[in-house]
Amino acid sequence: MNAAGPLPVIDVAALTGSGTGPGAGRERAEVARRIEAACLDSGFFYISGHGVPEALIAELRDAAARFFRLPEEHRSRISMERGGRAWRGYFPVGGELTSGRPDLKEGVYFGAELDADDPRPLHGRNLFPEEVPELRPAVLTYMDALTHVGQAVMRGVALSLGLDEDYFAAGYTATPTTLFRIFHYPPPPYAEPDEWGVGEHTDYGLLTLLLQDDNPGLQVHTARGWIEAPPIPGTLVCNIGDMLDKLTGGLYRSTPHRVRNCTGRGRLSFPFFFDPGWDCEVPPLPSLPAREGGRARWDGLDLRAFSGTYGDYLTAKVAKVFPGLGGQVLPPARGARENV
Ligand SMILES: O=C(O)CCC(=O)C(=O)O
Ligand SMILES: [Fe+2]
Repeated sequence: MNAAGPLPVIDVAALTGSGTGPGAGRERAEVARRIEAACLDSGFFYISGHGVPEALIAELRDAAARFFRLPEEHRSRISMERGGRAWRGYFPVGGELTSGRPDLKEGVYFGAELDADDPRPLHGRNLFPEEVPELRPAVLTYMDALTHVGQAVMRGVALSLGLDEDYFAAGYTATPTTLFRIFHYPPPPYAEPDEWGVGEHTDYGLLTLLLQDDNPGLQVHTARGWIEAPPIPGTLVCNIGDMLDKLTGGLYRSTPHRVRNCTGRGRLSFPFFFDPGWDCEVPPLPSLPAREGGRARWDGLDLRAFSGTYGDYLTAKVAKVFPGLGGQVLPPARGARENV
């Protein structure tokens, strides 16, 4: 496996800035061209120029580190069982089964801060730890900032597909589904060679924007084999999810990835998921030519066979990786779930 990782670093400042000066259109087109190349290749790239303040990132990292230093008994005060069908809160090491077996990670799940009685599964109130009061503002401000970054990168994706730059913001991401997680991967030893911090998987939505600490561990399955995606200061890792794969008829692939922390230290990571609106159906874009066949997916799933809303897709996925939560989050059967 490579040590440094050949994934490209794309400066997206032309997409995040107000960008009305002379040459702005040309700069955006150039960034879009680089996004297109990365999406056609591995579906993974780093972004710089994202505009998220360093001070906010430092606050988030410090607050998260403090939370994971709390005794387990205190972390469990915001345990996911208390979040119910909103799917929020803390889960311990082994609590999530990303690819069918327990991951060697613990974490906290957050989403948009909504009313506690929101009727939709995976929507509602976040659980924040009383012991680390600074976590709440850091998480909510960071999620806001990352929502802007997500919209900016999707402007580039739209341009790369020959669409109007606001194509997604005017539809699929007018009210995006946004989820945020903080993971702690304890140091090894791993008991068995096929144990993973996060097992091989693809992400569910449009884009994932991942902040890492200084510790490597993320691995990406490219056409050239598994490669590492080590942390690069000042950047976020961006990868495309199943819904962008589905929208583009498989032109932009959601690429499998996994995590193993071999550093001897705890690793913190902060994935933010920028996804279609809950009620959006996600058929292939009409402007793209229909594609036949294609590569077999890591999980044997044919994304084209899924019809239903993004909410249906996400709910079924969550019920799989958190079997204990399934009964709470799943609405009455709607027939779309078998294809997930
Ligand atoms: O922790 C990481 O580096 C990646 C996490 C991940 O792949 C995910 O949450 O979907
Ligand atoms: Fe992932």
